[in-house]
Amino acid sequence: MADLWQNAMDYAVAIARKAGEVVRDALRDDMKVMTKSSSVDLVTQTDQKVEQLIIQSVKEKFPTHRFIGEESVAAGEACDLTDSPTWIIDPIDGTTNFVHAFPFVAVSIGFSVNKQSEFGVVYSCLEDKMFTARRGKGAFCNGEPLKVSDQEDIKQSIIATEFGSSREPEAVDKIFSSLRNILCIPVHGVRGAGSAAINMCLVASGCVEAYYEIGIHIWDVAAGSLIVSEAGGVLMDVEGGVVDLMSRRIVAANRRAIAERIVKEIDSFSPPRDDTPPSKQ
Ligand SMILES: O=P(O)(O)OC(CO)CO
Ligand SMILES: [Mg+2]
Ligand SMILES: [Mg+2]
Repeated sequence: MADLWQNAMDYAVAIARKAGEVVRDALRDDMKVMTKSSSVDLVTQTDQKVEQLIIQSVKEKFPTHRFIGEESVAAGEACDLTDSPTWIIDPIDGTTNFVHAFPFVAVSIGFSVNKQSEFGVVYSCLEDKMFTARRGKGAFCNGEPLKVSDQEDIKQSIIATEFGSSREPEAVDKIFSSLRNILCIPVHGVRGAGSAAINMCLVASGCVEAYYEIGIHIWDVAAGSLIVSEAGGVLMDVEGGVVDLMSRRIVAANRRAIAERIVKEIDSFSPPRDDTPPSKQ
């Protein structure tokens, strides 16, 4: 049977590649850096330009499809996931890296229908790595199949996480408390690429056993989540339930036992949900 969404996925890959070129070119220019939710939540004109480029190109080809885009939501659009085909876009995941030319910067495009993820595309544009996953058909990097690590022992593992963009002392204390607990399991190491999407692709590639974070948004992880699960990994909420991409909390791991062990060590909290409008937070 023909794959209903393969066409859209091929289109997403082509647009992500084009967007990656724009990102790479912009690295050579002077950047105007602006801020959003805090003084360390950065955005540039390139984030906005790339998001518009992606949305405009998709609209031309798929006029009835809907969008959740990081910079459109920042500009006041609703973050609504309905049953309609929806493109979930992070034009630059790793804007802080981009601003500093730290070489992990991704274009992330997720795609959901009936609230189920159909494909995910993460283009790590400075590494020129195209990560893709189609539901039920596996995950790939530059066309090569991906598989999560087969490590069973968390003490022989590397765990990825980030410090986030909140500098509220209570949030920072919780992040450090979780980090301390995880480090002292002990694990081999803790790493962070500075991009949620790339951290998830590192789980899918088997380079790190797990990634967890509180404070990310649906556009950071929509594509990466499918890439992890199609590479054989598991997703979980930081308190152990079913992951909810609007909740801004995620654990992605190579296996359930490692995800569950991480959950035990996380000092959890609940940031305002992505689907709660700012007026109701
Ligand atoms: O650079 P961005 O898109 O703000 O994303 C951050 C997390 O919110 C890195 O993953
Ligand atoms: Mg992001
Ligand atoms: Mg972004």
